[in-house]
Amino acid sequence: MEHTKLIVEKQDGYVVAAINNPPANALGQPVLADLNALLDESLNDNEVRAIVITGSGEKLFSAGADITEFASIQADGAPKISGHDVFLKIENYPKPIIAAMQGSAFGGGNELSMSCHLRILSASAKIGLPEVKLGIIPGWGGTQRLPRLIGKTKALEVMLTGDPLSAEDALSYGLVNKVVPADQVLSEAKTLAAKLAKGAPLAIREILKAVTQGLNTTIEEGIKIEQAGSAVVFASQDAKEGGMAFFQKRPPNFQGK
Ligand SMILES: C/C=C/C(=O)SCCNC(=O)CCNC(=O)[C@H](O)C(C)(C)COP(=O)(O)OP(=O)(O)OC[C@H]1O[C@@H](n2cnc3c(N)ncnc32)[C@H](O)[C@@H]1OP(=O)(O)O
Repeated sequence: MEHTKLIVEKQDGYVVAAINNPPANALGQPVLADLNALLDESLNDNEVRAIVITGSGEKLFSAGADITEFASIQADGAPKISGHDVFLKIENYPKPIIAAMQGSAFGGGNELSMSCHLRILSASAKIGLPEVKLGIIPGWGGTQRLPRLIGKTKALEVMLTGDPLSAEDALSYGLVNKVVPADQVLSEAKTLAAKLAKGAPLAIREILKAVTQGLNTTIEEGIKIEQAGSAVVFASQDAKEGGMAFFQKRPPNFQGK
């Protein structure tokens, strides 16, 4: 499919999508629609075992929702597609999605990154939820995902002040997996995506599902989700291949069956 607001690059086992909406990579309706289409077209593409989402340009991963669209939303009501539609799809996606944050992420841009499973952040970037400074609140999941990722105390500080975190603080609070120089973010993300693409697709799918769904329920229910996933993978051809490869001291060749 033709993507007008994403630069999509298919790699060996994964795909890289760069948000291309200058000057701020704002997440306007066309960008959200493009991201949504990319998720749909990659879902059943066996050649895509991981997705990297990054921003074009050097300064901004994304400055958030497109403020120029606010007036029309205030006039005409809910937009056709919201960040929630896309971010919940990302969060529940059966393949790993990595945010390669080559620049700063604010508001919805940060909320997009928090819906991804893994985050790599530029050492010179800032990451925040400044919505309170616009008289609004993080409206695409930030009030729910940030406390789950870094804890209530620091999450409230970030959202009530609207002040951004440095990359160093974001790493120390556990908001991101890794901080590297800006010009290494994409290569780091691609290396990680390539590694995950060689992993066992069913096992990765079931880990993502058990963690994502488990965090939203009781530990007893979460253990049931884990047990169901464990039963699926134990019965898989990949589990047999994994055991054989171990004893034959060779890399496994997982087929996702
Ligand atoms: C549910 C979700 C809600 C939300 O996400 S609400 C939005 C939350 N995001 C923000 O509050 C961030 C708003 N933007 C900024 O604070 C600043 O910008 C930056 C810190 C990101 C960059 O500042 P600087 O380097 O001084 O550049 P600049 O002149 O402010 O912006 C460059 C151009 O980018 C446009 N722009 C920036 N952010 C957005 C945005 N979120 N939506 C639409 N356009 C945006 C500006 O207007 C300007 O444009 P021109 O060069 O034509 O004047």
